Amino acid sequence: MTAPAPLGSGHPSEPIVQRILAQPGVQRVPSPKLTLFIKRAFLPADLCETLIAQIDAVRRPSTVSDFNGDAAYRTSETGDLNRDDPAVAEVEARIAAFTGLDPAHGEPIQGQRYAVGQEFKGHTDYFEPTGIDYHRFCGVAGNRTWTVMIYLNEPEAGGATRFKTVDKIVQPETGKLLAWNNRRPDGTPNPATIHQGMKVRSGVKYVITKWFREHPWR
Ligand SMILES: O=C(O)CCC(=O)C(=O)O
Ligand SMILES: [Fe+2]
Repeated sequence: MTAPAPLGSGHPSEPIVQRILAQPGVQRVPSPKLTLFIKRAFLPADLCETLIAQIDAVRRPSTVSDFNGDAAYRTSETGDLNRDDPAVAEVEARIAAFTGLDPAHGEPIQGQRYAVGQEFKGHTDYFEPTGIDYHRFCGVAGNRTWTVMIYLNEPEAGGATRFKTVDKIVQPETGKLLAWNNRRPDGTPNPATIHQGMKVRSGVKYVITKWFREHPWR
């Protein structure tokens, strides 16, 4: 079977939504405000372990854009994954096949590691068009469109991802995927996508995130 043609940046979103829904075991979080999907066991545990080792090899303190004065806003560590690595290429291919989103519109996959007490407070993944950092981060590729996030392990306690506008809390589980559309039907950023990585209470948490853009990435 040949893979269907990629569906670009994901706007309009209906072809992406239909593609995701056509796959087995996908749950759609019911909400008129937010398009959010969950798929358990999207990645096998051995691939997750390989990615964790790669994140550990390069991790550094995470950063934020449009700094709001709260130095404890995002206390995790971040590690960029090398897209030439075979395990990373495998994940890229699986995400492209699952979503139909064009890999050319994707940022490199980022890993995040949260130790006990670390978190990422409420935020949106798109950049505020009125923010001071907008041109720096979005001048070439445009704003973020879809987010695909995958948990690589399960902390012993805490570390859930909370979408407060739709009252949804997702528990980390090895290999579980979340995918959501950061835009509204008219193409403007959707504030209902606000979410937070809650504090890890025991153990450690690893996730990877893949963000797609309006235009090709470099
Ligand atoms: O760690 C989480 O649960 C959320 C991570 C996140 O929202 C992000 O990296 O943008
Ligand atoms: Fe986020």
